[in-house]
Amino acid sequence: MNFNSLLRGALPTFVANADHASNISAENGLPDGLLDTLSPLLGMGFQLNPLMRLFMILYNLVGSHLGIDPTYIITSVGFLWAVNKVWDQLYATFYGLARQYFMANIEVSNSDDIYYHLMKWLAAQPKMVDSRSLTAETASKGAWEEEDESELQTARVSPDGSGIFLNFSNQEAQAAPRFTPAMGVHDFWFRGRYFKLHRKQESLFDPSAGANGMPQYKDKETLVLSCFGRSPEPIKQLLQHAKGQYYLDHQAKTIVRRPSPQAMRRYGQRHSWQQVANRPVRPMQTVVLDDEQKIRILSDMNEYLHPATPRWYANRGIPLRRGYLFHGPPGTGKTSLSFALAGVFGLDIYVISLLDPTLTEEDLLALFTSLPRRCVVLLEDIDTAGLKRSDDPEAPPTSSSSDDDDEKSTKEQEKADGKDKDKKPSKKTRHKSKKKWNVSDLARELKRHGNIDSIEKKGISLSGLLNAIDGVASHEGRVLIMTTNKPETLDEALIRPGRVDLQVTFTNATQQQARELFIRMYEPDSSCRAALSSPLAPPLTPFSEPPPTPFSLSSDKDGNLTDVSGATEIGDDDASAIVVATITTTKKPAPLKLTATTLYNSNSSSSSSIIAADRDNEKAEDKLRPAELSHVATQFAAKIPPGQFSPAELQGFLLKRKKTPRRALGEVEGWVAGMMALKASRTRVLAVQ
Ligand SMILES: Nc1ncnc2c1ncn2[C@@H]1O[C@H](COP(=O)(O)OP(=O)(O)OP(=O)(O)O)[C@@H](O)[C@H]1O
Repeated sequence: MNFNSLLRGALPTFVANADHASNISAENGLPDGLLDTLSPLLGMGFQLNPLMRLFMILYNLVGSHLGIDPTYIITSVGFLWAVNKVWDQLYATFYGLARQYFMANIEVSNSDDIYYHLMKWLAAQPKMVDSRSLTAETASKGAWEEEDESELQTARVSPDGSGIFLNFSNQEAQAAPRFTPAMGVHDFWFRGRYFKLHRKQESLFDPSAGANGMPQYKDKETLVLSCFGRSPEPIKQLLQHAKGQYYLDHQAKTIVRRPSPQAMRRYGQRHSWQQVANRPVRPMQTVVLDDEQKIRILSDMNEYLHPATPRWYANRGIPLRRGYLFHGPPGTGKTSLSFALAGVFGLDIYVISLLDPTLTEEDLLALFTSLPRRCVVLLEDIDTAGLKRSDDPEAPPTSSSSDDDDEKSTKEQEKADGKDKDKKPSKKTRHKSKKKWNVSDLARELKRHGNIDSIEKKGISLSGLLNAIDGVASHEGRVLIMTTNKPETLDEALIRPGRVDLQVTFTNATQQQARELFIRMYEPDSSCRAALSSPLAPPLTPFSEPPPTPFSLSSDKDGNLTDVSGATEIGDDDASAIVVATITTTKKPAPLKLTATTLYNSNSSSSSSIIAADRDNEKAEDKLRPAELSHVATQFAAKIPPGQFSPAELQGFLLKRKKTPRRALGEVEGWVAGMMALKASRTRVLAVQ
């Protein structure tokens, strides 16, 4: 193709100018062609420009040495560039049309958990790992995440070079980064199908999102997954797979959530709660508690969580809610049992502190309504929450107006009050409670409480809480666990049947429990707990109960626990309440599939960490064989006065001697005497530890 004639035909004026310029160039001894074309565009400045001169020299050289007119080369490059641009345009148009009519798309927003599941999965895909367009992220690990050998290696290099003490400085900086697909379009294959991923970010103006109420821009990220075909089914499968992989890694973990900061809570639903921990499941057998109580609560929860239960409740007009009250002295295992239960049933835990000064009654209601279908809600130390009836003359004004308005809660209170005639407030008192607070009331309240904080923090009234946990608009399906050290101080309306369906009493350690705690502390990791059930274990004085025997259990299609082998029967009227369970579960198990392993089959994962400083300890380590362990544990338990020490106190004593059981046995008498004296003197300073 002759480009010169093509150009002349297409752009006559331009060529005329070029002809004029070529005369000038000839005078300068420069070649025709490109120079002719460029000079009218550049004016005569090129004669002075050294860069242009260099260009012209190169142009000459190419022309004379290769024997081709460089104009053709430059024209070809220009042509290719234009073709590329046209191709890009066409591609974008056709791809847009194809996406619209022949491709299925699913968008995932970064405000949803599935975004993190998908990102984690994508980061592990070989095609993505090798991609040339990645985003690097600092991969910080949680306290419970396994560390690999290289990470431990860096920790072992202590600055003093002795290798005795671990040193974790700059650990995060030294950790390998995680790579995720960068912003833009990526493609990959999954199960023989071609997928496109578009990661995009946009800034949204949020008029009220900023701190101090200042408007600000918020970054919002979206992942768009596309595949060919009109059905989004392959993308759904991919997302399901990514989720599955995520939870495979998080198996045997319990997720703990707390209410999000106030600013986030305004968005409602999934923004109401934020994950604060992801801890390994607490195995049920690590909670030392009366077997009968364990069995009762396990079978009660199992029945309640069964998929057939909602229909059963609905047919009888009973609200689908279950509440438990765990009460007992501090450090006796109330929180531990709550975690163990969540682990057994694969539920997440939602912890609410009623003392949170930012929490209003509306917030509380919104938090309850945004709970997932099945979960454990934990209200810890409910007695310290300062809950007062709104008609209590001593109650301070609450941060919500819902008290007076809420018909339901008023009715509830009236009902509760009706049970105890003495408690029923007179009309006058009611009237008094509704009077406006003045400065002198406030001063009196301040004096009574010592500081203003205690007033400000009492944002939730009793009626507000009752309304949230079982008001007309309240969430159904959850398991509510309230813990307290002082059950007698709780309002009876709070613990009436329907709100609290089962009470579990925790006490200071019995000798049997002390023995169990001892064995738990010194048994080898992941070992079968033969020691506990060992027939060699001498009976404890004054207890004569046989140690529990290993058993297995499964449940029938209605969720009743069945097929129990080796269990000790302890209930006469409740057929399902006959087993002590250590139930191995995966995350989110179907309640029907519940199976239990032996009571002493620990599912705790052994730690892989090796600590250099342990070398000395290991020398002093005093390992016991199972039969010996059982014997020493019995001797230890015999030295513990029943009901005097909480399991937490015993655990604290044993932890300080965690590798020397014989030393613990030798020192326990002194510790008991010291602790008893300490308790008698009511001092908080430990003379013995
Ligand atoms: N019954 C128990 N079995 C095993 N460990 C226990 C038991 N009770 C307490 N512990 C241990 O003591 C510590 C405190 O226990 P936990 O927080 O469950 O007690 P709590 O009754 O909830 O205390 P508080 O009333 O002060 O909140 C935990 O480390 C736990 O492992």
